Amino acid sequence: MTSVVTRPTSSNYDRLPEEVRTALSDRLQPTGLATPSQPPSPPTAEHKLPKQARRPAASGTTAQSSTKTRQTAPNRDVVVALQNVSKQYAKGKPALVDVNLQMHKGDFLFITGPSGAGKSTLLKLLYGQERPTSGEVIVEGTPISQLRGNQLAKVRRRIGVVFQDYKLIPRRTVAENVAFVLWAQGYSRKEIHRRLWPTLKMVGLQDKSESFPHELSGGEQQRVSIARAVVGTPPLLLADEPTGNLDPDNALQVIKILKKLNSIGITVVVTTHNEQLVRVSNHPVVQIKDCHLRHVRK
Ligand SMILES: Nc1ncnc2c1ncn2[C@@H]1O[C@H](COP(=O)(O)OP(=O)(O)OP(=O)(O)O)[C@@H](O)[C@H]1O
Repeated sequence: MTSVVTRPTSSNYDRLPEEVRTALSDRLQPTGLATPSQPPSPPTAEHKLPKQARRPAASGTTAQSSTKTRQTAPNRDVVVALQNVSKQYAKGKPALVDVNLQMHKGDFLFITGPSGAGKSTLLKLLYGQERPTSGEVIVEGTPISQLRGNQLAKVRRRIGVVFQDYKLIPRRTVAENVAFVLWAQGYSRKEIHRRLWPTLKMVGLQDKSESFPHELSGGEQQRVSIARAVVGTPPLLLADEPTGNLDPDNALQVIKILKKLNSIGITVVVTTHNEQLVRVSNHPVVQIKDCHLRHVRK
């Protein structure tokens, strides 16, 4: 396929809207533009993991909110864990109290709860945007609560994040929005193209690659943001209210894509207010209420 993308420069990165820069900052290579060695393959519907690497979605996720310390045994299969995590912002009452959560490779988890319950806070703790007041967050075996700078950025590049309000770069095409993160991490042009097209196809946007965000529907914009989150093949995908701005059909389509990604081995965490979506799915559900986490469906 011909190239429809142009490499951004540091000066045009500086001109990006503040919120887009913030959303992408964890993706950017802090120094140099080294091509990552042996990059994993991009996600495609056809992409299959070896059987032993898969895990039934409902079996692995464990969640509890308790006063007992629960150490996670070293386990290669655990993608992310919260251990006795509490979070209190500088102002106000506690957001989360003594939360334990463990997710294995291939799990899919819905997090529900009323507005202000702490759903976004939990996701921010998982990708290191917020630090726990006490307890520990472990991503692929690495405790992250004390990490800073390059070390934290390295962990965060292993996590794809989808936001309710998409956070796309307005003056960049669909292809450029998706490719941007790979450019910033120093991937070669060839590797970017190898990843870009199957990822756009996977979200059904191969025909919109040259469109700009304002030329897309809300559902399409959200699918661009999903493509951007997974084009680097992260083992963990966090989606914060990904269907919050969408009508029921588009919401279902987004959930279908997240399920497809989960079926190829990506661990997926989705926060949602949408009871209907949760009802029609058979994935595990936890609820945050009064700062505590509890299982609604295992
Ligand atoms: N940066 C912050 N500083 C102070 N308090 C905060 C901050 N971010 C969130 N909070 C508070 O923490 C609590 C949990 O907020 P959070 O955004 O995690 O809730 P939520 O469940 O995602 O809500 P919603 O469904 O409305 O998005 C709320 O009481 C909120 O006011």
